[in-house]
Amino acid sequence: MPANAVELRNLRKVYRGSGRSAPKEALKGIDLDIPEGSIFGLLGPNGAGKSTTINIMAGLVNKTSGTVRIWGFDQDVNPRQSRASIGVVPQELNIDPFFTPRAALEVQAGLYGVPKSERRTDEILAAVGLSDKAEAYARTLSGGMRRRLLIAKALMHRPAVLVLDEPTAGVDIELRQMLWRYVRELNAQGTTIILTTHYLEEAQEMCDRIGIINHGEVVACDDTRNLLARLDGKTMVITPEDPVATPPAMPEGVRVDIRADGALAFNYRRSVTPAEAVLDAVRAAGIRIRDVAIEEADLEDVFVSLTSNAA
Ligand SMILES: Nc1ncnc2c1ncn2[C@@H]1O[C@H](COP(=O)(O)OP(=O)(O)OP(=O)(O)O)[C@@H](O)[C@H]1O
Repeated sequence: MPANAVELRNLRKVYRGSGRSAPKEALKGIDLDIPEGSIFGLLGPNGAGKSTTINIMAGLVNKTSGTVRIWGFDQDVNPRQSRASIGVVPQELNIDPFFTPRAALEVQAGLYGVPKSERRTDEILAAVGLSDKAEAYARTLSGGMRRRLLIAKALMHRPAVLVLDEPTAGVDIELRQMLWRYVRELNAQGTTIILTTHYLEEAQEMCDRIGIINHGEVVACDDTRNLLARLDGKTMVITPEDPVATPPAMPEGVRVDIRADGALAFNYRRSVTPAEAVLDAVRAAGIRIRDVAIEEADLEDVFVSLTSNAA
């Protein structure tokens, strides 16, 4: 088993311009290692190059240069094995309206050359909760059911790596939870999961490692925990015994806001200002403290700080 399920080296993609539009350099030399067995989040603002990266990995878009290795198979040397090692659940809910879910899965298995005796159609239908819809026409399926059918399709050839592109966009909470339960189960059984999501909270909760791309470049790639620890900013929230009308004087670099509920929020850099200094200043202002809480930085903060610089 390879240590990395996916390895990208100096991956570049230039979309050729058409008509009057100029060529677009969508990927500017991406290096990425996605460890085997991980749930890896690929994040980035709109147009950063996530879909391009995923589509190149899946063999759906041709790279301009660089190396792509899926499950140890170099895409240029072993294209068939490389493709067979990855399954992609696309963003769009495109399914053939005239196929039943069972037929759609059988067609998919056929495309990947999975012999009839090795197909797990019923098992996969059950896993995504579509057993009772196996013979229904796809056009009668709800959006959530279509999403599940797309996941089922991507699983038919038992890929070692499963990519979910924005899998929960527009999906209700119940289905989202069901999807994540299933994704975790697949992961526990050994499937490496790559997901893109706009919901940073979701990435924070689901992914053990996260790569952030911006303007076609990797700007961070680390364990989720380390990524969060990188941010220096902290917010201390103090609930005073009595209402406070004007913010107390603070050491330099500490920002104070009075929140709508009367709590005082102190924003400071922990590398510069010790929490004790904030507390001392509050006491010195004669404010009696009823409660203190610390708000840690979340992925949203990391994301903003890494992707907010202009092009
Ligand atoms: N077929 C194409 N032809 C020309 N340019 C393209 C093509 N596909 C994507 N691009 C451009 O390449 C860049 C990266 O696009 P990509 O779709 O990979 O970004 P993304 O991170 O997936 O964005 P989103 O979150 O909006 O899906 C964008 O500037 C986009 O306009």
